[in-house]
This record gives sequence, structure tokens and C-alpha cells, in this order.
Amino acid sequence: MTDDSVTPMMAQYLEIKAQYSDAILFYRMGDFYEMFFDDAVAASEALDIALTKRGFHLGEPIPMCGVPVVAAEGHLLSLIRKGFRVAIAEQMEDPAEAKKRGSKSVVRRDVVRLVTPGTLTEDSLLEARRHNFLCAWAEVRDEGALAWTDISTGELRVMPCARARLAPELARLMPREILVSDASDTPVTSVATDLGAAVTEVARASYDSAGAERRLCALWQVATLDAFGTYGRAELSAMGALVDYLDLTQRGKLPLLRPPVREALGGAMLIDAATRRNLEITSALAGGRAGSLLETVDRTATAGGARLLERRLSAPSRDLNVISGRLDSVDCLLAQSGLRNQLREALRRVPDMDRALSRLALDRGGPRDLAAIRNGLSQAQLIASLVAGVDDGLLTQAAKSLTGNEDIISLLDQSLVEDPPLLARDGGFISAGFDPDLDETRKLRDEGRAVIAGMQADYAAETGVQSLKIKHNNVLGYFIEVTATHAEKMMSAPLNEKFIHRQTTANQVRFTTLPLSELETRILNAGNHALELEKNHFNRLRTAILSAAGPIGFAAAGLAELDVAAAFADLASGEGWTRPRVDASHAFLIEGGRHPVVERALQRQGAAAFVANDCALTARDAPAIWLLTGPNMAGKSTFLRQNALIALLAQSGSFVPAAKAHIGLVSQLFSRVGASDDLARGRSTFMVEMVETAAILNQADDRAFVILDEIGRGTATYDGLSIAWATLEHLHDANRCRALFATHYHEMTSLAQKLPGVENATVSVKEWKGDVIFLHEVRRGAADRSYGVQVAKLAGLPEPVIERAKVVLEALESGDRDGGNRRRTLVDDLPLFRIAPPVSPAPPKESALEERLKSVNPDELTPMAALNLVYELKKALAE
Ligand SMILES: Nc1ncnc2c1ncn2[C@@H]1O[C@H](COP(=O)(O)OP(=O)(O)OP(=O)(O)O)[C@@H](O)[C@H]1O
Repeated sequence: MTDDSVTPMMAQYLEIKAQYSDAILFYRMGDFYEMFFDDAVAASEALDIALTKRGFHLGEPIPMCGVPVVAAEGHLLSLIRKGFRVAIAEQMEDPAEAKKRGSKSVVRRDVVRLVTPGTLTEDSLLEARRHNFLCAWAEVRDEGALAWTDISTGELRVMPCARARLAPELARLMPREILVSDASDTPVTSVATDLGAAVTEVARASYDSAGAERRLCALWQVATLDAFGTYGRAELSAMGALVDYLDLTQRGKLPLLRPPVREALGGAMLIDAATRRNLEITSALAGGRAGSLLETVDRTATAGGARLLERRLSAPSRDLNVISGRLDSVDCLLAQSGLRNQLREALRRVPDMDRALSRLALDRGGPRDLAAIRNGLSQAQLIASLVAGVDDGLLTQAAKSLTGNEDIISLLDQSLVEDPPLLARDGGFISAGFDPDLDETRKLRDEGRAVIAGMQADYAAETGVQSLKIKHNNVLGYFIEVTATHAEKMMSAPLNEKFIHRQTTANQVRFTTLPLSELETRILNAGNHALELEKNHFNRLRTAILSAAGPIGFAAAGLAELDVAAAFADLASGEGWTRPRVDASHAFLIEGGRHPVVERALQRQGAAAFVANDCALTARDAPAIWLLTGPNMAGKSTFLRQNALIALLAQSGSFVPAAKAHIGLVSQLFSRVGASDDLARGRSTFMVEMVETAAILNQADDRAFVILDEIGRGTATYDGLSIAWATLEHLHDANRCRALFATHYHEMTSLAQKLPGVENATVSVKEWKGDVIFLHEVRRGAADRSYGVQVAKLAGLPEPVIERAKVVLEALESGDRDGGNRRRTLVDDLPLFRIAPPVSPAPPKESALEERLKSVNPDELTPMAALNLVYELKKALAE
């Protein structure tokens, strides 16, 4: 049957859908969220669920699919991960209400939330140990600003950010979603693709800075924003766009945003996206946390601590006071191992208060979030008393924020049961004794249940049906059930006067009685009333918590601070790390430095111990560059990276994997590896290498620390060498920074004589019976050769290829020595492309004939024996 008319429900669906055309609409129908039309096609494919049809629209069947409400979160996550946005339309009234308006009327529905990658709050949709940032970038008259928030914790930050700085800042924050104005040409698409972030265009009006100021004042209920600092037009515009977007996606229920914190320009070490990727700071090149620096050093005990650690490593400080303050607190907890262990033990029981608070603010919280606040705050009190006597500025300051919430703790202590259920609608979370009314109602409800048990026994005795049961379901409510065998007895006199038949199923017959229905009404009323009372308590407790949101937020921040300090101290103690000296000099002196991630990997594999190495870029207030040559696989890249990571850890406030470290403040960190592919962005290998090198040469100042690994290797030898050569000269003469430069162009080692700030260093190996043995020791001086062929042999290249390579290498090297003549001869001689080159053939094994001949002495042969020998040899030859 086809029907061209639009049903009232479909009309409602289409009306809502028209407002959310860029999202998949989850349309609530009873216990399901249904999707229709293109949404259904896309979602069924993305979620791998059945696509069905329901009714007709304009003569065509309507594609449909659905997910049960109870399982919706998992499906939501899958859709968000696959880049969709989801609008959730709920039923806003009871179907019975709608019926009152007429039999054809449709239940009122409305979108209660637009779920996007940057606006998640559910624990199941978030990674506990990672932030989930939503960013907005604004530009007003050439002045740029970036604002970002994590609505799951309420943090809001803003900073001036020129166009050129946008990509590196986004790489630091790794946001899930970036807002841009639909009227601007913000250059974020390529960096967003790299970071896996969604880019959302919002209307230009959201960015209006005057409107933004009004919105922000209303949000924090202040007359002017002056109390939070003075903000430029672009900063206001970016923050305003964030708030406007939250208003849109949360449908008016704004999350609990804390007042903004301005991040000072220049407060953090500048690290661009390529360097972050390359040093695998917070995620490994293979993707994910495993194998990253963050994973290796993370010993935090709480989710809040883990998120703070990620922020620290993503933005090491450039402020000497901040750095030494953080190192002091690590030192303090390192020295007091007893206190540290107690502290870490106590921290392990701290729940994620930030996220609980945020869910409560958005009215998406449950009784467990109340319990999280209660447990978190009481743990905070205990921790405050633990660190009370500690003599350290940062720790004392953090401890101060942990107390002062006694009222809310005692309220929650009295009102909440120990282990409450997830959902408020399940009830049973308010303690007995807290509210006499509630206790009374519960008693009524529970007694009713006891009366039912008694009633069942009475009816069984009265009817003589021992298996008679009183049961409950949502359709019939309470009913008496007997098996079909007793049906006749129950339905004939005298029992049928009392037992009223309700339903017959395949095997059972169901009845009710007048007293049972009366009791049911009483139980039901009491149960509903108890739930109602509990819900009211929930709302009161929620309001009480939200009005203390400021101090609770401070306590959570204090706990995170203590957690990171204790975690760094634990790491230093467990791994034997030392306190770095960080000062205003230009020194870079590392003794016995190690690469934390490689060292851990070697330990896990049970391989030989990591070889510690020194690095001394000694020149003062002048460029200091080590040109590192050495065989493949010797450990050059590892050495380069370990020094960059030591600087990064030191300025993050951590001890470092070295026997001793003296680091003059590093302002910028750059790391590049020659010729890494970037096919996703459609750039050739060499192009990427050059773009990245250009960024360093144009930006590095004299406080930068640069590591360059085989720059120039992505092109022809002489072009590569020339580029590497000129790059090193530029770093030395123009950038005048500290740098480690690894290369296989041994020709460059002569630069050490020409440039005063350049020194040669090499990673030593031993040669033994034609093979190389890696010692992984870095020492001054230049390498004599690359041992590439030997390494290729270790890698299992076929023997003829290795042999041929040796010949070619020898020819090339001696060719270089006599002005290229040999090289030309080699090219003329060709057989570079012959498959099986007749190269230094192995001496053939002696044949049987040869052996036989060797064994005879002609002088001792008789003529007859000689003749016999000739016959013998002829025969052997024939065989
Ligand atoms: N200091 C060290 N102690 C022990 N093992 C090390 C050390 N440095 C490196 N290694 C080991 O050697 C391997 C190769 O190191 P790395 O990649 O740094 O060499 P490389 O000289 O840069 O090689 P290539 O020139 O081929 O890129 C590492 O994966 C690691 O297992």
C-alpha cells in the first residue's frame, strides 16, 4: 500500500530534522531511538545494524533503523568517532498526556542535546586520563585569539594567537573539535586532519565580540569581565563563540564553566606539530598512548593528575620560577618516601570530581556523581592532613585548597548511602534516617511487599494449590498465577467468586482479588512517593554541590597538583632520575643521559642495558652544535631524541633520566627527521622535509634547541649534502642555537674546523670478522665510515647483493680519491643491473678428478699404471 500523505508523526520528525540537517537525528520512540531516511542509511552502515522500512513518504518506503535507549551510549560513541554529530530528540511528555489532546495527536518531542566530539561528558564516551578540548579561533582586525574548554571539567582558557601560531597551539592541545567562523578562511583544515579533530563552521554572529562580552557576563553573573582580567576583542570573540556553541549543543543548559584563565604568550616552550609527532610526546607515531613519553613517565594515581601531566608535558614551562618550584616539590616528596607512599595510596581512592561536577551541572549526573564528590572531598581532607607539615611552597599551596568543604561533606555523609546506584530514578540512594518522611513511605512500601508474601501463603492454603504465586509485571501489575492444570478449579465455584480471571497464557492462568488490587495501589503509591522524595533530595544535594562548585574545583586542582608531584617523585626514585639544574645560561650539559622510552623497551625485551651517554654543548652565549656521524643503527636518532626529551622533562618539572643535567632555559624545541612520508597531505617526501627545515631556520632563536636527523637524505646525494651543509651553517651563523645534527654525509665533518661552534661526535662500533658490533657509545670525533653494507648484511640482504655492494662501494670510494675516474669506469663497466653479477666468485670446490690427479705422483707411476689412470679418469669424466 502506498500513501502519499504525511502522518502527523512524520511531519513532526521532518520539522525537527530540518533544524538539525548536519546531524543524525536520534528520534525517541518508547524504548528506542529511531532514525529515518538518509540518517538511517548512514547510521545502519556506520553501526552495522539492520536497515528496515517503515511506512511510505511521497510514495517511497521510508528507510529506518533504531538503537535501544539502554544501549545508546555505545552507538553514540561509534557515530561520534566516525565523524558524525548526533541530535537527540526526546519525548517531552507522557504518551497519555498526548492522548488527552485527541487520539491522533503526537507526543511532543524536542532536541535536548546535540552531541559533537568536543562536547562529550559521559564517562563512557571520554578517556578518563585525557582532556577533551573544544577550541575556537577568532580574528578581529588582524589580531588572533584561541579559546578552549573541556566541558567535562569546566576548564576555560584563552590566549592571543596569531594565524602563524595556530597550528602549533592546536597541536599542543589536540582538541577534538575546532570552531571556525563561516565567514573567515581559517587555515585549520590540514592541521585538523592531522590531529583527527572535527572542524565545525559556526555562524559569524557567534563571533560577534560585543555580543560575546554580554554572553560571558551573563554566564558568570557579573556586570563586567574586569574581575577576570582585561581581554582583547579577539579573545572575547573566541570565548563568545565557544559559549554560544555550548548553548546551542546543550540546548540552553550551560556547563559549569569556570572563569577564564589567560595563558601568557611565551609562558610555555614552543613545540610545533612535527616536533611533537616526532618526539612522540603524548602519542606514539603508530598512534595511541602506548610507546609515547607520556605513557612511559605516567605514574599518576588519579584521572585528574593524569590530565594535568599530559598538559605539563605538552607545554613545558619557560619560567624559571615555575620550573624550580615544581622541581622543589618533587625533591621534597622524593626525600620523604614514607609520606609519598601514604599520599599516593590516599590519592588512589580519589574519584574524578571534575567530571562528576560537570555532569551534575549539565543535569546529566546521578547519585554516583554525588558520591564521587563526597568521597573526593573527604579524601582531600585526609590528604590535607597528611601534607600539613610539609615545607614546600607548591605542596602547601595545593594542600590549602583541599579543606574548607566540611559542610558539604557532612551533608553528603548524612544523606547518601555508601554505594549508591547509577541512576536517580532507581531510588535507594538516600540513607535511612536522613528524612523521616521518606523512611515512613519506604516502610509502607516494604511492608506491602511483606503482606503480599503472607497473602500468597494464605491463598495457596485456601485454594490447595501449593504452587500458587503472586507475581508482578508492568502490564498487569500484581497478579496471582497458577499453572493451567489448576485453571478449572480456580474458575469454578466457590473460588471463582473471589479470584477474578485476568489472563490465560500457554501454561499459566492469572487472577486478581480485590484485596490484592487495593494493596497494589498502596504499594505503588508508596513506592512512587518514595522515589519522588528521593528525587527532590537529589536535586537539593545537586544544588548544594553546584553552589560550592568553585571550592570543589580548587580541591580537584590541588589533588591533581599533588598527584603529579608525587608521581614525578615516584618515577625519579624508581628509575634513578636526577634533578636537573635549569637556569638562564645557554648550557646544555648532560652526563649519563638515557632515552626513557627506548630504555624501558629494552628492559621489557630483556635486552642488553641501555648505554648512557654524555652531551656537552658547551659554548657559552654562542652557537653550540654537535655534528653526529656514525654507522646506521648505532643509536644516533636515539641520542638526539633523548637530549630533546631531557630538556622537555626538565622544563615540565620532572627529574630527568641522566646522572647530571645542566640546562640553560630552552625556549623552542625543534625536531626533524629527513624524508618522512606525508602522502596523506599529498606532499612528496622531500618537500615535507624541506618545508619543515625551513620552519626551523626561519623561527629558531638563540635559546632554541634543535635536533636534525639526516636532513637532506630525501634527494640526490650532492643536493642533499649541499642542503645539509648550508642548513648547518645557517643554524650556526644566523640562528645561533644549540643543535644536534646527525648525518651520513661524512664530508660535513670538515665543518668543525671552519665553524667555531661546531664539534664532531660519533657513535662508536667495533668491527669483528667483517661484522659490526654496536657499542652505542657517543664520543668526540668523526666516524670513519657508515658501515651501511654491514648493517644491510645483518638485515638479511642476499649474499650476492652484499658482495656486489662492497665492490661498488670500494669503486665509489676510490673513485672519489682519484677524481671520479674510477666511478666513471664503474658506470661504463655497467653490470649494475645484471641480476647475478659475477662478483668475487667463491673459489670453486675441487672436483673428484682434480682430487684424484693431485693424489698421484707421475714419477712413481709405471707405464701400465699411467694407462690405467687415463682410463679411470676418462670413465670418471663420463659419469
Ligand atoms: N644508548 C643505547 N643503548 C642501547 N641500545 C641503544 C642505544 N641507542 C640505540 N640503541 C638501540 O639501537 C637501535 C637503533 O638506534 P637508532 O635508530 O638511534 O640508530 P641510528 O644510528 O639513528 O640508525 P640510522 O642511521 O639507521 O637511522 C635502537 O632501536 C635501540 O634498540
